[in-house]
Amino acid sequence: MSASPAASAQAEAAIRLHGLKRHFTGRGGVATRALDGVSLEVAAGEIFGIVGRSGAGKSTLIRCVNLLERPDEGEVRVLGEELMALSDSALRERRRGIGMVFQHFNLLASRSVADNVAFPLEIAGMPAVERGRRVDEVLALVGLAEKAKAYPAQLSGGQKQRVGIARALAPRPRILLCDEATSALDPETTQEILALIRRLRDQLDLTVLLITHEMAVVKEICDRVAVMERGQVVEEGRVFDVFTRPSHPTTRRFIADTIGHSIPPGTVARLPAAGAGEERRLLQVLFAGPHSTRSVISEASRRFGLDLNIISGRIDEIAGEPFGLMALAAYGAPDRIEAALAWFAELGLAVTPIANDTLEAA
Ligand SMILES: Nc1ncnc2c1ncn2[C@@H]1O[C@H](COP(=O)(O)OP(=O)(O)OP(=O)(O)O)[C@@H](O)[C@H]1O
Repeated sequence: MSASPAASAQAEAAIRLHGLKRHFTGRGGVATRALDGVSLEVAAGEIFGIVGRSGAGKSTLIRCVNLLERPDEGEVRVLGEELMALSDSALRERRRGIGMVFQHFNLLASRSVADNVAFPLEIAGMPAVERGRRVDEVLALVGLAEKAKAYPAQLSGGQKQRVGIARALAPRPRILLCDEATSALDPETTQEILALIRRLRDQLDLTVLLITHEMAVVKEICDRVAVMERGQVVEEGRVFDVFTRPSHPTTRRFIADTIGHSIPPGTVARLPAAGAGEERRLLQVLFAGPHSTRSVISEASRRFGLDLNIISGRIDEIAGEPFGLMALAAYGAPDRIEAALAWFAELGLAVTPIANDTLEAA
């Protein structure tokens, strides 16, 4: 039985993208499918990450949410309203409910911090006194009250991004879009800005959609994630599930880069070499919850006639949920190792090769 209209309106996603397509024709008439049928739903109050390599289509996608980019096809519903159907003036009005934060901050160098934050309010025609009050309020919210009179050139990267966030929040949006908001920042400042975004989400009940090429950002802050490749979403789910049970090779690579197991080169040097007709493979096993990994490993050893040595193990955490990470050295005939890998995958265990560069970097 379908839900009543009232119930489905209540349950409607804050952002609902359906069947988005956007292509660009480059020089020489070569067409790029930047978006090739993307559908996504972001629930109200959620922090949703879109991750993908350069050129995957992330920027095009996030710009479709406020129609800075118009899709060739598809639906863009924000807060229950189809934006593609709106007139230009109605769209301008709705955009005030969608704040945006940029990688390079996009601050006006000739304006003070306060005047940068006031900018969208001026455009919206807010009277000066009310504007001043609102600017003070949002600067306090991002911890920059004392910098109101400073100019962008006098600020650190992290402070500039705080101004960018304050400006985005000044018109009291319900949705915040973050376009690689921490990519220009050092790791420590990245942590601070991500913590700020999470706090603001909680405090202001925001819905946040962010794009990033770093899975570490997703791990740190997102509730759910979509992985994009060549204009398509190839995997989507709760961050914990995607990290612990990735199904697409691209996702596995992203995860391996982020939480990759590093083994000291000396340890690798001390491992026995493979015997005749055998191969030695270093593997990372990722497991969630109370999985009895040890018994799975001894079972794999028996079934496939492999020698599986546990080199190291550790526990990590995503949004407070623990997961285990183990490094194994597998010895055996190549086809038997492959069969064991397929069996691990069937069991839902994420097993990935440990790359040589990880070992060298250790
Ligand atoms: N205005 C444009 N004109 C022509 N091609 C474009 C345009 N915008 C994007 N593209 C192409 O569309 C594809 C997706 O680009 P997009 O910027 O959305 O990817 P991305 O995942 O955000 O990558 P990056 O992180 O490098 O920005 C790329 O091949 C890009 O070259």
